[in-house]
Amino acid sequence: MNTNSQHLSQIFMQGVAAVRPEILLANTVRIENDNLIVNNNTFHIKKHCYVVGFGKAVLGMAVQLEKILGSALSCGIATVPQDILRTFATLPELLPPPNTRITFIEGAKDNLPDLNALNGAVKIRDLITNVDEGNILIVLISGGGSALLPIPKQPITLEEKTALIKSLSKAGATIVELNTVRKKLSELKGGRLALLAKHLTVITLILSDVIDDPLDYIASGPTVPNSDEPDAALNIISKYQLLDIVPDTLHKILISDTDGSANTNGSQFDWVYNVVIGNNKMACEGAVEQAKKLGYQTVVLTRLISADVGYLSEWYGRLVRLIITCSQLELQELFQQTRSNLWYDLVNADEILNFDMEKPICLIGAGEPTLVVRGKGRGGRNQELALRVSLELDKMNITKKVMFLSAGTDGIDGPTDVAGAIGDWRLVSDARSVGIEPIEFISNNDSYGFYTIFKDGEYFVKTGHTGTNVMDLHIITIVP
Ligand SMILES: Nc1ncnc2c1ncn2[C@@H]1O[C@H](COP(=O)(O)OP(=O)(O)OP(=O)(O)O)[C@@H](O)[C@H]1O
Ligand SMILES: O=C(O)[C@H](O)CO
Repeated sequence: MNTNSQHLSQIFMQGVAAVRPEILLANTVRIENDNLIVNNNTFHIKKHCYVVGFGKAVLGMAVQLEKILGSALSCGIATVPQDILRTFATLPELLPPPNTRITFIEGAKDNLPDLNALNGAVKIRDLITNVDEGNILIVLISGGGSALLPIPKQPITLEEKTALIKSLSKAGATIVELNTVRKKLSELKGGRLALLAKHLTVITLILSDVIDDPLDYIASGPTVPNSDEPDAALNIISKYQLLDIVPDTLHKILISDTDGSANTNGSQFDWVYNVVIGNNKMACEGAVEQAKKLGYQTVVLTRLISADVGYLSEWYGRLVRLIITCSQLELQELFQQTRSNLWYDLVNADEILNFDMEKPICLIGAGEPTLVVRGKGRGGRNQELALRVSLELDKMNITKKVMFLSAGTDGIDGPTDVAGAIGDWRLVSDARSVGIEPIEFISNNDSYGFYTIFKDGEYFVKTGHTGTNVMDLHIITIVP
């Protein structure tokens, strides 16, 4: 690995380090005398604290919280991904102590709800209803929480609900659309968990894996008032032409105006304090800090990336071309257009134009692009983006060293064992010189296959499971 790719990996790893769950918890929560302090809010502990949690990063959050609460913690239940305890055997800081008071229930293999997750969700519901008034309930939430908290409304079965969500996902529904449907069909999502805990003080600590941190959609917002229109879920299913596969029982619930028990009607929950403890803004800040340490002039482009991977690779290619050719007006125009059509937080082009082009530059983007898989190959959206950006760079006759890293902060890109991959200005010509044609791999969505044979996998970003998740990071470096 050359120095430039080492730099990219170091910048990425520092981004991930900035959102490690145990650090975020320690920065947010502390105990002082009989008080629980969350950020600057003080909650008097009259009796005890109870903990429930669900999500891919909840293990590390819960372990740290137990350390912080000490004897103030009575007990807790958390649903965490299948096999996570075995996977993190090498990360002792994320593992519970032998005498833990929190029961960890593994489930939702491949991010799909299953009986284990359902049993865990039922235990969480029972714990909440059995805790006496005057206690504090701390709810830990991170991405993947929806699949780990499945209690379908009666008489919907878990299989029926899962089949519908799977079909919507395959048809290209966004996470906001999926979670709108989940909220309509669930006993705990869409604020209903909070309604069950009305007799308690509820503090929800959230690690966001949804673009722009909409609290009511992260893990389907179990402690956030639900302001969806009653027919929102039905309209989404109809948009994807899936009404035909919906069983009658489920259809009845979809068309109901209220669910009879817990239509939250946008009302405020004054017994609940929801707080985002980590998001991709923090990961960007960690990455910026490292890039600056390594001597790069650095800027965060946007943290709201949501475009299709094909479109995005062309956008990044155009961006690099305009920077390298110092095309001031075109760059300003591109940024203005993109800000109004796509990512409202896109940085001002002048920040980049003010850089000294004779010195190294680092640009950081964050979010979660989309990709419709049509080929039969293996890959992930990060690996495919890195390869597609390399193809864009190949089209320009560049003399500067341009490198691009794309990787998921959870360490896993799609159904593969890597976090993502690196691309660069000469990757395509290097590949072609040894008889490998990148376009063939892209056509078959086989980016993993490409990176496996190209330079023996040297351009993979391999981290293993990181124990956190704030979507993807993209890092571009331009070195004169
Ligand atoms: N062959 C492939 N090539 C490129 N991308 C793929 C391929 N197969 C699956 N994907 C992508 O992988 C993603 C699905 O993987 P997964 O369920 O791990 O989701 P994720 O978004 O990475 O997870 P999370 O949101 O929890 O971080 C989708 O974005 C899908 O488009
Ligand atoms: O669990 C979920 O709903 C997704 O990861 C978004 O938070």
